[in-house]
Amino acid sequence: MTHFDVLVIGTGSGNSIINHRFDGLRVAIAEEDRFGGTCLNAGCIPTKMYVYPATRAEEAADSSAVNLSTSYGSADWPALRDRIFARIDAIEADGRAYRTERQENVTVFPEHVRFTGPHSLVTASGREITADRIVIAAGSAPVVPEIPGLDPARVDAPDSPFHTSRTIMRLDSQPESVLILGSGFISAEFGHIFSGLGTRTVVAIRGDRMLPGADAAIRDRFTAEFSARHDVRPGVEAASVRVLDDGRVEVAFRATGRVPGAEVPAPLVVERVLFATGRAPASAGLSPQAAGIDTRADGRIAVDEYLRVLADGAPVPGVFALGDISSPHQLKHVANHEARVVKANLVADLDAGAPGGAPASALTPVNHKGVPAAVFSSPQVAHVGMTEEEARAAGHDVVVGTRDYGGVAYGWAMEDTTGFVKVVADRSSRLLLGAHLMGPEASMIIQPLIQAIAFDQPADEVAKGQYWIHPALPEVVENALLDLDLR
Ligand SMILES: Cc1cc2nc3c(=O)[nH]c(=O)nc-3n(C[C@H](O)[C@H](O)[C@H](O)COP(=O)(O)OP(=O)(O)OC[C@H]3O[C@@H](n4cnc5c(N)ncnc54)[C@H](O)[C@@H]3O)c2cc1C
Ligand SMILES: NC(=O)c1ccc[n+]([C@@H]2O[C@H](COP(=O)([O-])OP(=O)(O)OC[C@H]3O[C@@H](n4cnc5c(N)ncnc54)[C@H](O)[C@@H]3O)[C@@H](O)[C@H]2O)c1
Repeated sequence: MTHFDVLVIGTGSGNSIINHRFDGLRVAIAEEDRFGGTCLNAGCIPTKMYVYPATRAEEAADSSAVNLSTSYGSADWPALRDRIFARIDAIEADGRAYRTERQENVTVFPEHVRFTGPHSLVTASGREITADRIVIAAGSAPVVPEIPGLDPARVDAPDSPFHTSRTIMRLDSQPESVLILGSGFISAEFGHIFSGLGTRTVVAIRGDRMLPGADAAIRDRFTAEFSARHDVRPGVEAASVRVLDDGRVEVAFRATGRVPGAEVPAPLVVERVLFATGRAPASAGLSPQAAGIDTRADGRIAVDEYLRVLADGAPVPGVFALGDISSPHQLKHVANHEARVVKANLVADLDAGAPGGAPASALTPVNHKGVPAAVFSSPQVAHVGMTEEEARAAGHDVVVGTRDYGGVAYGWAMEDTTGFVKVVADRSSRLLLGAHLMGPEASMIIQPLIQAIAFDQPADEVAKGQYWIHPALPEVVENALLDLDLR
């Protein structure tokens, strides 16, 4: 039995907590996979490093709208992959070496851990650990549906044609064909990556529209535009899969019944299948029940507003959680914010003496107001705050402003015909409730709207109280705000 002052489970955002403040303490870090977690190794960063060349390839393939004759040849996939992962793997290795070799007070357990009690755990190799204070930052993992013919053990296995986002980016060669199952973030981004780089890509979705949870205008217009650029099959799911002698996969489809008259494609033979069918908190492997820890219906570890882990509704002294394992938002910027909150509260708890000794008045609450997100697809999407439907359901006096990219000068330069900005506000308070953008650089030009929601800036003041550079693309945001009928 080895005792520590602090144990952190997971090296994604959890790894950022341990700094010089913890120098005099015995710290343990458990990580069963790559150091740095999902975002660095298999999430945000490598995907965006693939999205960028895919977007350039897509533009090169057809620039006729702006009277250029260009074409796209091919990608040097091994070079592209190696450029991306040379950078990422070096950061991973350095992060691991720093904690393992260069910090005397830190012990790294490079293996799976699970709870045996509220402050005790066991590692996969059988080592028993106790800790006064514990941070659960174990993230989430892909969910793979049960499909006749699919052996779950083959998903992400070496030489398997079945992938999640964990392995698809490290393929030795660019696949000739990919079937993507799912209609969410990962499907939209990988659909763009593979299609843009020249892989024959089919996206099968159970409903009639992409991006569940997005504002209806985004769902409608994104689905239309994405379907124009990608091969999307609505209203179907995989009925069975069969690996052929040449290693490719034959996939049979069936109608889900969600889309009247959906056309069921003939069995499709593809080189790779990508499951983009959601991610679930990695709580089951932690055996939270052994510690009496509460979990929510979707598997999240239950926390209070100070991110203290709950057991029977009350905080477990000195135990905190952050990020995908406990958060309502599976987003890196949220996990990072929550890590800052946990760090502050952990330090307050250490200052208080006994675990759980810090009163609520000494703790920092989490802030989930105006959480933004972007889908780095083609086209790009960004949103913050409520959808129009959510704002109406919440009883607001809803007013909506819109502007197409094609309605401002920079949109003319781009010859953009599909991009738009939609802002949702409350007429009486004049406050912005939500914003929904689709089009080039949506993830960048949304920032003043994120700021307006964060700081309760009235929508008309945001529009009229500052200069907007002319004729830059953010004028589309200014004009959507000016379109609001606030009286
Ligand atoms: C393909 C993809 C693209 C994404 N793109 C974006 C994006 O562009 N922007 C964005 O904001 N978000 C994006 N995300 C989401 C983002 O990656 C996550 O929200 C974020 O990484 C969560 O951080 P975390 O610290 O909670 O968990 P993680 O980074 O997943 O870290 C958890 C760590 O805990 C380890 N672990 C789990 N259980 C145990 C155990 N029992 N014992 C020991 N170790 C354990 C895991 O190995 C893992 O390393 C993307 C996700 C994916 C999959
Ligand atoms: N740019 C970003 O910020 C970014 C990028 C990628 C992922 N992420 C995060 O990762 C999370 C997970 O991404 P995701 O795309 O896997 O999940 P998602 O929740 O966005 O979408 C899951 C999709 O899978 C479908 N699905 C579920 N079960 C299915 C089944 N049995 N058969 C067919 N389809 C099925 C759902 O209908 C949905 O369309 C996202 O919610 C997001 O928070 C963020």
